[in-house]
Amino acid sequence: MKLTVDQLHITLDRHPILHNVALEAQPGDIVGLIGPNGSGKSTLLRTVYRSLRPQQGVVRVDGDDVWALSPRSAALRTAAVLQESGGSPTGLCVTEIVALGRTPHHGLLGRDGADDHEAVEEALDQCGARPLADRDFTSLSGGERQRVLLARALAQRPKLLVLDELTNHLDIRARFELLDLIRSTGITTLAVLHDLDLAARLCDHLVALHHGEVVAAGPVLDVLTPDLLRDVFGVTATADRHPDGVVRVTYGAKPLALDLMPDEVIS
Ligand SMILES: Nc1ncnc2c1ncn2[C@@H]1O[C@H](COP(=O)(O)OP(=O)(O)OP(=O)(O)O)[C@@H](O)[C@H]1O
Repeated sequence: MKLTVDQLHITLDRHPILHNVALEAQPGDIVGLIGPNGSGKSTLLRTVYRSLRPQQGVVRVDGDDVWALSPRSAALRTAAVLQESGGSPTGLCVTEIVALGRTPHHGLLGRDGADDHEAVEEALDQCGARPLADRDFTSLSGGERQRVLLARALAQRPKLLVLDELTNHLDIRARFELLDLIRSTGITTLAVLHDLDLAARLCDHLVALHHGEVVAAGPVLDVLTPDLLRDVFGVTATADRHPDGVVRVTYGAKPLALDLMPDEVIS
């Protein structure tokens, strides 16, 4: 499944948020969206999972404008795991939450079939959520919830996965496990990640947003240059591929002093 975003403009409450944003993910690609707080990453994701209709521009999934699809057709293609909003459903156990991922697959009768059961069981196992299956979702820790919400997204059997800071609550081993799992699914993925080491580890390509514009896009090491890390993130840093094949970012001891930072970082 190919994702294309083209000439996207978003204005919210008369504030321009995204300007002329374009990106592409080829089938099976994992594209990381990076950028400082407020640079527009979540806003861009919202246009992709159909929560925010762009005023200009288009989001295409396998050539179809997602905003021209029915909500059900769009949900059959795209699953999102978002930052916790605090609005967790109450009174549902983990298996029931994961089963919600099957909703777009149900016909008018809305009955669970063998396919639904199999998809839920597989997703619980894939995400290591089996021991939690009977627990009340609201009783789970932050990291456990993240696993379950990823399981719900995988149970949906989507063609495109949209992830907003999936790894926030996860311990370091769980981060690696879930990132490896996402990679192993082969699902085209657009992921917001603040941790640049994790972004480098997971993604084939990165897209850097700054003040609502794409300022760099391409293979990980082409994007994570010392200039970009300074100008966009306000840090002295270098990114290198180590002999084990992993890209790591080495940061200077302190953030750049305010008087050394480019104006656009401070503003
Ligand atoms: N309704 C709104 N009206 C005005 N500005 C808004 C509105 N919603 C969001 N914004 C602004 O849009 C900008 C981009 O927000 P967004 O959540 O997309 O950033 P982000 O890159 O995901 O940030 P973070 O890394 O902090 O999660 C922010 O400056 C935010 O304050």
